[in-house]
Amino acid sequence: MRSYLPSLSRQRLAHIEVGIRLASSVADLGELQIRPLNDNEDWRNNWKQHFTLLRVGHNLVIKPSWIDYEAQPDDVLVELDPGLAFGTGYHPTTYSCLEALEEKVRPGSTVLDVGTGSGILTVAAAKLGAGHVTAVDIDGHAVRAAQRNFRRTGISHLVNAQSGSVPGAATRGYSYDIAVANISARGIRMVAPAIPDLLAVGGVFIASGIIVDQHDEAVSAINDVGLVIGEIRQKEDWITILSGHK
Ligand SMILES: C[S@@+](CC[C@H](N)C(=O)[O-])C[C@H]1O[C@@H](n2cnc3c(N)ncnc32)[C@H](O)[C@@H]1O
Repeated sequence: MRSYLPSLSRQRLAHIEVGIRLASSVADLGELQIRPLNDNEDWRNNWKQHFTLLRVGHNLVIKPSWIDYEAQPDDVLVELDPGLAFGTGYHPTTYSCLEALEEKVRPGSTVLDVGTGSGILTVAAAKLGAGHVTAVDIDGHAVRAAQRNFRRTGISHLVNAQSGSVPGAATRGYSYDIAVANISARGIRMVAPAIPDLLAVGGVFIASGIIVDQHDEAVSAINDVGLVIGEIRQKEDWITILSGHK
């Protein structure tokens, strides 16, 4: 994981470093490296060098908006500029959610995307044929980045994008065929109580963003609200849980 911080005093930086080292002692966050950036380094855009065309599942193609690519006949193209929001497709959790969406979305499906980030899952769902997507995120910056991607890909008319989460978001009485939440085990625990009422009979709840160590916490969050787990998938150190009504 890479984070960019504004110029900080040495003392403030030391506090942050202690915090990260403490966090590393309870969860394996890998080696901590801190590096000052040059004033003239374009840190807002440097990451773009590592974001190239990505194929997911059978037909999904994630295309950064600044890359030229001629789509092949079966491609389902997801064009994206995530800006500083999460969601390029490269993270194992996003990748797993994209695979699950490709399997589950049917023409006209209704989809709830909790924690939309860059909007990648919403764009993929719409391009796979969803008839409506409600996309929510607690981070207003992410919602704005996602809305830009909805406009860019011509799907805004299919999407209700909002700052916030469930419960609370204006879900307009929809009964969703698919609810996807790529957040975290704790986030799943927070949103899970709202899911059974929002999920259609026969619908699927795709819960991701769960580190393997938090498997039990996420499983119990889903079981506790009466949903039945159908499948648990693992990609690298991350799991994705598919569940539905009994
Ligand atoms: C890991 S990113 C996922 C982004 C994108 N959906 C993807 O799959 O790549 C998680 C996003 O969820 C948002 N988020 C975290 N907890 C949330 C919650 N309880 N409700 C709504 N959004 C949440 C964060 O602000 C962040 O943008």
